[in-house]
Order: sequence, then structure tokens, then C-alpha cells
Amino acid sequence: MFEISQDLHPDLMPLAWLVGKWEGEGVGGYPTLDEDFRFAQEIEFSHNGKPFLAYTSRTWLLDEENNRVRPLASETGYWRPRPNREVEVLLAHPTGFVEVWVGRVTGAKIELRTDVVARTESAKEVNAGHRLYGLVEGDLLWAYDMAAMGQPLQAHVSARLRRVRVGEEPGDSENA
Ligand code: HEM
Repeated sequence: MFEISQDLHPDLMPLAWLVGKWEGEGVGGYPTLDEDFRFAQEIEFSHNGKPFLAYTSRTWLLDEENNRVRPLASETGYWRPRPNREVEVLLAHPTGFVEVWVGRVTGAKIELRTDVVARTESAKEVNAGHRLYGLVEGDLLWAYDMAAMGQPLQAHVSARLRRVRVGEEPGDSENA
């Protein structure tokens, strides 16, 4: 992630509440899966003074004692604010997808839908997505619905994350 504190670009004001590091737990499932699951998640939003946020998310399967059993999904990309509180998001997934998302920021809520989902020949069938992000009681809540594996758009995962760091951490690069 980016190195040192820079002033937040003014265009980022609608997204400023995301900047920092978040950790928490979530739940997931899908009609094509045998079992629902619980996961741990860490998200980081950072900036380097330019008008976009860099974003990474990592997740781990949780067992009943909240131990991290194995890594699950991860994703990385950029959040690009546009005029009139619109936002464009680019995401890449190690499972063979790249996505272009478009949406809108309304206060401390962001609603996104996929404009484009591209996938490699070996990736599973994912056709569209919808995401909600919101700041609730100081926590980041998010939910992801997907249309995949021949199923209509419906819930796949959702999570509630606590803020573990506000803004940039000076010397971040030393910890990378
Ligand atoms: C917090 C994020 C996510 C978590 C924790 C998660 C977790 C899981 C788990 C545990 C499975 C069951 C199979 C396995 O163990 O790999 C699964 C299946 C799947 N996930 Fe996710 N996922 C997440 C995000 C996503 C995203 C962003 C996409 C699409 C871009 C996606 C697409 C799929 C697909 C297509 C399947 C296969 C369903 C099937 O085989 O029937 N997931 N996910």
C-alpha cells in the first residue's frame, strides 16, 4: 500500500470515511454450495494524494472457535470518485475475474453494481454483482450479492468490520 501521509485529495471527500484499516467477521453462502460459512476479513483503503483510493481485502475461513482455518477470497483495486457523488470501482480477483463497478455515495452509504464482469476461460461463471457499503455505529458493514453459476442475483457474503486504524499509517511501507 502507499507510503506516507499525504493530504487527502479534495475529490476524495465523499469517500474519506473509508480510509484506514478495518477488521471483522462475516457470513456467506449460495444456493450452489452445500454449507454456509463464516469468515474473518481485513480491508484497507489508502491514498497517496491522488484522487483515488487503493483497496485490498483478504478473508479467511473461520471455525467454530473463531480460528482462521484457511484463506478464502481476496481482491484488490481502486475506488475513483466522480462528480455528483458518483464512484467507479475497479476490482481484480485471483479467481480469474476483473470487474468494473459503478455507483453512488449517499452520505455514509455506497451502492455499487457491476458495469462489466470479465473472466478468464478457467474462472467460474460470474455474471453480475451488487454491493452495499455503509458506516453503522462507526463500523463498516458491507454486503455482496452475485449472479453466478446459473443463479439470479442474490446474497453471497456480508460482513461487519471494526475500524482498527484511521487514515494512513506513517511508515506503512516498513511493515509491508
Ligand atoms: C468476502 C468475500 C468472499 C468470501 C469469504 C467467499 C467465500 C466463498 C466460499 C467459502 C465459497 C465455497 C467454495 C470455496 O471454499 O472456495 C465460495 C464460492 C464461490 N464464490 Fe465466493 N467468496 C467471497 C467473494 C466472492 C466474490 C467477490 C466472487 C465473484 C467475483 C465470488 C464468487 C464465488 C463463486 C463463483 C463461487 C463458486 C460457487 C459454486 O461453485 O457453486 N465470491 N465463496
